[in-house]
Amino acid sequence: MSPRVAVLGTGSWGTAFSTVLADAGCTVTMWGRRTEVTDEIRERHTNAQYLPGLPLSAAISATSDVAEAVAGVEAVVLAVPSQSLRANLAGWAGTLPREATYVSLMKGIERGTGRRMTEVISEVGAIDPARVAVVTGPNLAKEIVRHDPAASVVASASRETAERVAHLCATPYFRPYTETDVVGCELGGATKNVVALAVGMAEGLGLGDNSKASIITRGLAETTRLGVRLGADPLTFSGLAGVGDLIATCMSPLSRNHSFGVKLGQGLSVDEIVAETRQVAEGVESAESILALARSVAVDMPIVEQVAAVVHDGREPQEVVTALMSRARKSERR
Ligand SMILES: NC(=O)C1=CN([C@@H]2O[C@H](COP(=O)(O)OP(=O)(O)OC[C@H]3O[C@@H](n4cnc5c(N)ncnc54)[C@H](O)[C@@H]3O)[C@@H](O)[C@H]2O)C=CC1
Ligand SMILES: O=C(CO)COP(=O)(O)O
Repeated sequence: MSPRVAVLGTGSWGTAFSTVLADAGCTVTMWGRRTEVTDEIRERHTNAQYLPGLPLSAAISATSDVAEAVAGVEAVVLAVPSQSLRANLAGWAGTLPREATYVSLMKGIERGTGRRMTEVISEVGAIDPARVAVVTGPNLAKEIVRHDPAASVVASASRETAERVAHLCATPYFRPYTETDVVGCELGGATKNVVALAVGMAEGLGLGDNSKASIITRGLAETTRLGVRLGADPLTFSGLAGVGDLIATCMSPLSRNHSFGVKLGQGLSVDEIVAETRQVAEGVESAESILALARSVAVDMPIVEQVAAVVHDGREPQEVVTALMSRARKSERR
């Protein structure tokens, strides 16, 4: 019998990952808040708002009733915005199956607590961390649904859980590697969104590839610095969850964070861009939470700090360039 999986969240990545699971042989029930979206997925097998033109597999159904979505599943995949996860889980209290495996697809750090998404799942859902995994890496939804080959990482404190989740989502075009460094994988995924905002700003300001490569590389340095302080393995940041996702997100016009940054660099305000795009650019919220987390452990993250100043305090992107270039010179490795 094919494994049954619930995917909670009907946005771009929740829908794209559902197609990966279906192609890997799973029967998928998606949950979404809006009945017009779940009705469309169930009855017409499309999700026109998030992935226009994509026919969805008959193995994917959808409901706006979470109890119906999770009934009898072996895995629950979470693909809601990072900042709403806690409230969503609290609303589902008593409904989520205790014995299932939980998979986070989210790339953000919670505002106010500095928690990673797997921590929020374990804490609010009262789920044993050994049953929780994160899937992360260079996985732009629109390329995954074209079946462009891509690799990913499934990280869990439990090797067995990581293997099981990798088995559930492995297809000829989606190649999951397993990992036990959950901290490093989640920090890599969340922080690259902030770095992509900075790279996008540089592009919007008309700067070239030297500038963008410098931001990506120094962004990786500060991500690694924070990760190591929080117990991550530095080598994780050279992998798919680090360099891999940084390259994809910082260089691709398909990235919402990158595009958001370009518009900031071109002079639009955060409110104007949010009104225009209506999709999650996780780095906007996470800039502040990652900065607070870094400050709490006395780690210097100048790029994240400057991005937070633009998106939360209204600093001009051009001032960011000056601020970063006029910092006291230092050794590259410290
Ligand atoms: N789109 C992509 O290519 C990838 C996205 N991700 C991550 O996946 C996570 C989800 O992103 P996407 O699906 O792309 O976002 P999206 O913006 O495409 O969709 C977000 C979904 O969440 C729903 N939503 C909004 N507010 C909500 C709330 N308060 N409660 C419940 N649902 C709510 C929306 O209606 C929508 O269905 C993010 O953390 C993102 O960083 C990770 C890898 C790839
Ligand atoms: O995480 C992603 C690719 O790996 C998607 O990035 P965006 O959220 O910026 O579109």
